[in-house]
Amino acid sequence: MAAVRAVGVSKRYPTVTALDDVSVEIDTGRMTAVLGPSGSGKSTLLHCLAGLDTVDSGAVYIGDVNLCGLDERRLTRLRRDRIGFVFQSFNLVPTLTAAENVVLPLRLAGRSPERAWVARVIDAVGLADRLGHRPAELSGGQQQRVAVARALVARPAVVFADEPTGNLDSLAGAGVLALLRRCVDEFGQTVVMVTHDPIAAGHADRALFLRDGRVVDDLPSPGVEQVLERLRAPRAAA
Ligand SMILES: Nc1ncnc2c1ncn2[C@@H]1O[C@H](COP(=O)(O)OP(=O)(O)OP(=O)(O)O)[C@@H](O)[C@H]1O
Repeated sequence: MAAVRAVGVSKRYPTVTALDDVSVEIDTGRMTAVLGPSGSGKSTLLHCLAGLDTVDSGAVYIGDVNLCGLDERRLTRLRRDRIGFVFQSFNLVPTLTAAENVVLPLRLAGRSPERAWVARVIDAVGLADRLGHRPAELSGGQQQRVAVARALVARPAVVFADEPTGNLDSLAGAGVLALLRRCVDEFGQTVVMVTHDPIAAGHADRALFLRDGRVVDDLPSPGVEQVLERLRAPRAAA
């Protein structure tokens, strides 16, 4: 079954249609990149798929659960239990240590951390020696790796990442991309990542291209050159 499904999703703002009848299935256990020009609807799609934003028409399913059928309380619980989010700006709590940030979603949910899993996640992000540091004492790349660990800790059905390398230099960005790739390959994690960066998209198993709120292209195993070509000539690709 697809991890996430959008069926005929539209989202309109007063002066613009951000999503125009988008239907897409996100494969389980794979990394999907979402690309497209500025304003094409990438973040809106991610937010609608993650239940962070409502749709005007159509439906979004996480597994077999239709998000549109949930009241606010159930939606909050589903986001908490089934969805991980990685933001461009890390969004760590500045007063908490790295370790406390990682387990925060579990604490908020009143769940006690599964020690073995937390240790595995921390090992995967390579921050075992930085666990007592607060975000200000970590580099951007390290902060983002903490954010990835935080997204993974509740074993979500999907991790959504919105420009996860957007605030990082290329070396730190490469580290975060390699980490997301490892999450897919080692943990079978489903990852959906919005990016402007063809190199980032090159780490994905699939690249979806948006333009004017519509999916205009869908590339399996995207190579960096192929992605660049599509971004340079998106109209031809449509
Ligand atoms: N809250 C909002 N109110 C009004 N219009 C909005 C709102 N959020 C997004 N939009 C509009 O919807 C369209 C899609 O925006 P979105 O942020 O999804 O694009 P994007 O592809 O992620 O862009 P970028 O790459 O610049 O982040 C844009 O025209 C944007 O101006």
